[in-house]
Amino acid sequence: MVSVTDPQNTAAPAATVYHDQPSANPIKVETRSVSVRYGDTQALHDVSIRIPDRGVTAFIGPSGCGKSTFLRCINRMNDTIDSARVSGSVLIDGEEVNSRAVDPVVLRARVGMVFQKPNPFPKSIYDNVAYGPRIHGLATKREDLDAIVEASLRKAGLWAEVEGRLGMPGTALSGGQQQRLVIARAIAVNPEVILMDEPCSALDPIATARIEELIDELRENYCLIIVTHSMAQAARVSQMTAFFHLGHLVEYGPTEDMFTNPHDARTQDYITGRFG
Ligand SMILES: Nc1ncnc2c1ncn2[C@@H]1O[C@H](COP(=O)(O)OP(=O)(O)OP(=O)(O)O)[C@@H](O)[C@H]1O
Repeated sequence: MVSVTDPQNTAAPAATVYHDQPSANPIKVETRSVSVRYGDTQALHDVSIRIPDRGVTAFIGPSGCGKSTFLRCINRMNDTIDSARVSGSVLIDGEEVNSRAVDPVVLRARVGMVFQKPNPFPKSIYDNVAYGPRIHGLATKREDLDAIVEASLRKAGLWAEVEGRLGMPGTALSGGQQQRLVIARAIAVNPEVILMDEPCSALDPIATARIEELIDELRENYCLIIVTHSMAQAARVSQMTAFFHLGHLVEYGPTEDMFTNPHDARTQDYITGRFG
């Protein structure tokens, strides 16, 4: 038991509560005291977490609590924001991603990202998926590239819907199909971690259900981290949940435990809808 929070004290940013039931899977992503500033504003304070491989970890918390900022630390997307300053350590398989030796382009292939709004390139379905393997030199022959495109679309659950019309623009697909195309594009470069920032927020309930099924299938082979505003979605798709509040990681543990037995009053208030 490592609860170090006074549950009565909802104001002071206390140390994170880590539930004492770790996942059976090995740790894939670990952060140590990660803080982020945008200019003079501190958006994240000393976030330390250990995220297991082959499973889904959900980041939840009220708007502006730093979930997306933290997600972007994992593949160095904050490097693209001029005012952002990141400190602390982010390790993938024990390797520091903030090291100068790490090429962010290679890192972002290892750690793919799916955004709120589907963002296919203005290219054909085929070229959307083939783009990454081409720039990373993963296929030398056309048939190898064809095989990667097909396998990626199959893994993303889109193949049956697009087979025979791969030359069609990706942007002509429905929103849910576009989101699966973007997931296929991420899968095509053999990622180890897939970050999803509210991947269903622009989708209707049917397309959302399809993406949630896909997330459930992908967890067998990848470390998935999903930011969501929907607690129902976090409960449905994730095995681990991290609750953030005002830039602090408040509580982290197995999803079922977090939802049935939160240790911190702020987590309790959020999951029971008292704020957020
Ligand atoms: N590019 C940026 N420049 C300046 N401040 C930023 C930037 N991005 C985020 N912030 C600030 O950092 C804080 C955390 O924002 P972030 O988007 O990470 O929160 P979030 O929990 O993902 O929010 P939401 O659920 O609304 O998407 C907020 O105060 C936000 O205004």
